[in-house]
Amino acid sequence: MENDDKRTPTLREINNMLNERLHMITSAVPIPPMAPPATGAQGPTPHHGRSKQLAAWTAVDEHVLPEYRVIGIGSGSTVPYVVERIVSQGAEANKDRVFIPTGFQSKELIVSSGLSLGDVDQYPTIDVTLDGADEVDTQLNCIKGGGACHLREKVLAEAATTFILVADYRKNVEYLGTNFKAGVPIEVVPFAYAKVLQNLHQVLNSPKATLRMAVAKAGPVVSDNGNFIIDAPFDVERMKEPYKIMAQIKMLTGVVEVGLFCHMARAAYFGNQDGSVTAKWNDGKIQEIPATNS
Ligand SMILES: O=C(CO)[C@H](O)[C@H](O)COP(=O)(O)O
Repeated sequence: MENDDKRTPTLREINNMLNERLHMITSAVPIPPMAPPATGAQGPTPHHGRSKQLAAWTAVDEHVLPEYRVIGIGSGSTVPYVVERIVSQGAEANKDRVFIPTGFQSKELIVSSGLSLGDVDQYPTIDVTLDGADEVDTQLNCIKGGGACHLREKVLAEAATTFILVADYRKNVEYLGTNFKAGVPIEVVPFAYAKVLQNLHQVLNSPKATLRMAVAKAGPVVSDNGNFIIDAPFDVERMKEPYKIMAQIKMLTGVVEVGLFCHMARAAYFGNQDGSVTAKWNDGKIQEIPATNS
């Protein structure tokens, strides 16, 4: 905008000038395309990546059936391998499907993979949900919430006719708390976090319970739902009864959801370091699927 006389420009002229400058900036700087999800398909991956990929591919091949139309996608670093295997089923297989996310990362993964996005309020019943886990015991009870997504993950796990876990060998344990020492993730409303912490310390005897602080941000982690996360460690003896602990925590006022998923999974697939996959079923069956050359 040229102002050839010395009069004060009108608000409309200032607004036009700002719009012109904004257009210049945005049109000059192309928005880079969304990077494809980090998957193991493009080449060598660390052991855990390969183990995660094996678990995910095996689970998809077994449980994402051609007739399934509504599919829940979990969160974390294993589910990108789930999505890559689903995409590899082909456009024809996926064109009539809708994919339900469990948070921001899950949603971006679905969209950037070119799959149709839906929401659990549109599709309250899901054919199959596939998700990662922080640790899984012999009864397929699991700790989830390492990535602070367990509220939406539990909603989709419950909404699914079949809920499947995929993980690398480190998550396959006899009792919860064996390897995953951070504690049970608990989503709480920010207003009540101090009270929940006090009750965990003094009533439920988890003296090391702490508010999860962010790394790349000052202050606490904030979930996709605008809540805080508390991590509450319990001794292994108590973790042998995860349902009991989950119920006790859930009763604390201010708790939104607890990262213990009990009696929910149909099966869990663990990628092993030797390239084999261990499949554990909720009826106690255990399958050892040998490594292939793929
Ligand atoms: O519960 C979760 C996020 O809240 C994740 O599924 C869980 O933390 C496992 O993540 P990863 O696949 O990266 O090991």
